[in-house]
Amino acid sequence: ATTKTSIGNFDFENCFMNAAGVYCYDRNELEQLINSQAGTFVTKTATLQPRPGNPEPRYHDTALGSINSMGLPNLGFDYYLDYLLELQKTHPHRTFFFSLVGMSTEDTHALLKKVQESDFKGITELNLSCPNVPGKPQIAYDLETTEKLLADIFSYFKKPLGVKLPPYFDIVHFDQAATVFNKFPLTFINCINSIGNGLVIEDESVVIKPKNGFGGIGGEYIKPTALANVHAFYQRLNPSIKIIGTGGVLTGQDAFEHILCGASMVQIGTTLHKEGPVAFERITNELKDIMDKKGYKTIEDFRGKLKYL
Ligand SMILES: O=C(O)c1[nH]c(=O)[nH]c(=O)c1Cl
Repeated sequence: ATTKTSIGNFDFENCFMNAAGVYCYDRNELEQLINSQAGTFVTKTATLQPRPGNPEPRYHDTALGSINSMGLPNLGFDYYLDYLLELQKTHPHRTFFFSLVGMSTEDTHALLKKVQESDFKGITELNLSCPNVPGKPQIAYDLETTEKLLADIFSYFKKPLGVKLPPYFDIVHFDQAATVFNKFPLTFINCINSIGNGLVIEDESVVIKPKNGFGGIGGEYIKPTALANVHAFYQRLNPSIKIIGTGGVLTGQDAFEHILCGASMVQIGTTLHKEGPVAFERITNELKDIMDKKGYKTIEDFRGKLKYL
């Protein structure tokens, strides 16, 4: 079996990659992803200026997953664009993802105009779902603002673009969100970001410093919500808008379920943070074993074919 996939006009040797924020802060980490079994990588979400992020401790692993309130620490847009342009010379046949978001609407447009005018040939992931910047809402929970933002963006942005979404929890919200996304030539949507503003306690204390311990939840806790978001949008979106499945992937079986729900690419966050890039080899082999046992040659043989009772 092969776990290769395609998104838009891009082909990838493997349908696994990191989730933005994990193992993608600088050239050192991104190089490790390039040299791993991952099919591609996405950068840490970049902002116009570098950001130190929230006070530490701001990330904590638990038995069932993780909680984080990083606060968008990153080396700034130019650092990541420079590296991505260098990779276009050293790895001309590979396509990478550039995650970004502005701290204001004006900044978001400034960033995307810089990408549009640059020689960047990869895919842009606009992060509409960071839950950890105090005072800043998760943009994609405001569908009116999201529609206006996308309408303005697509008036000038002509390169491949997808959006990173927070989890939705109401069927009506799936309907309303899909109605908005279907209006635009999106290359993909990525479901889901961490479940925002959870609380993890050890003994009598929170485990992270920012926001009195409130942070985004990842890992085993979130797979049912992640699968539901992947499948809800798979059922509702134009087939031209691919779906990246993120959330709760620890094994090949978890990845199989994301693809069964409609995902064309699977991102790994918490498990990558805990295990390192070798996780890509393990999970890829586990998925290939499952496919071989079931007689599936490619992921298209079962993608989206979730059975109902
Ligand atoms: O705190 C963060 O940096 C962060 N953490 C997340 O769990 N998701 C995001 O999109 C971001 Cl931007």
